Amino acid sequence: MVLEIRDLHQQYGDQEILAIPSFQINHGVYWIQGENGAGKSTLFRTLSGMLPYQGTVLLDDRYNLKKHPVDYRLRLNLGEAEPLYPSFLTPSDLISFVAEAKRAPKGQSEMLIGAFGINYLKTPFGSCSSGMVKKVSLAVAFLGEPSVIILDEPLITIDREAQEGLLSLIKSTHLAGVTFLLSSHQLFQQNGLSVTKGFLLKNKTLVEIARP
Ligand SMILES: Nc1ncnc2c1ncn2[C@@H]1O[C@H](COP(=O)(O)OP(=O)(O)OP(=O)(O)O)[C@@H](O)[C@H]1O
Repeated sequence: MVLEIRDLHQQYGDQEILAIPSFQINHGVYWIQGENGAGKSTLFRTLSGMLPYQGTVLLDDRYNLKKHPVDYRLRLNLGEAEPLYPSFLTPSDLISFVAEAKRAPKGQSEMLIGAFGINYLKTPFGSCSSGMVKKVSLAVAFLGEPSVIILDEPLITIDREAQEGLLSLIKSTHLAGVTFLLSSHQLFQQNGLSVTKGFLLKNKTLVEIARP
């Protein structure tokens, strides 16, 4: 299994948001749907090791998020729905920092900068539009050699050209062996991306959708 969840429980204070008894996926492109507030971002943050949780999360049958936090985080990347970075930081700073942390192969940063048309590398985030910030956050989500890339609402705020670039990058990266978990309120199929399976996050858990 590429990703496995067992008895995952997540809460904010007294409010339980997630209670997932079991979830397993192999290599593929998965679409996670759910109403506003269903818990998609909370699930993604939990799987990325950003929030404490109860239960077991296992990557590639061997990397347990709690027992192997560094190995796990090297192999799972998250692109947040509405990323926020310090206003003084530049795209160049962020890309260099993440490339080093994720042990990105030589030339990968330049390829991603080109793919997303990031021609504002030295413009501080404080002076970037939300779409400009989002494109950088998507580029850094591909850095390194991950097994899984999670993209939370990847299509929002970016223009048509960037959406097309992103979808073709998802397709080629998937063909190279990477599994994707994507959330979107828009239809991916309309954008020419074939989805392996769809899941609905409802009543705190994930249920497979017959026809995503
Ligand atoms: N930091 C937080 N502290 C307390 N409650 C939170 C926090 N973040 C989210 N919540 C609550 O957890 C629930 C799930 O929120 P989450 O952002 O995960 O949903 P979502 O499915 O991503 O929604 P959307 O589609 O609107 O982005 C909501 O009820 C929300 O109010």
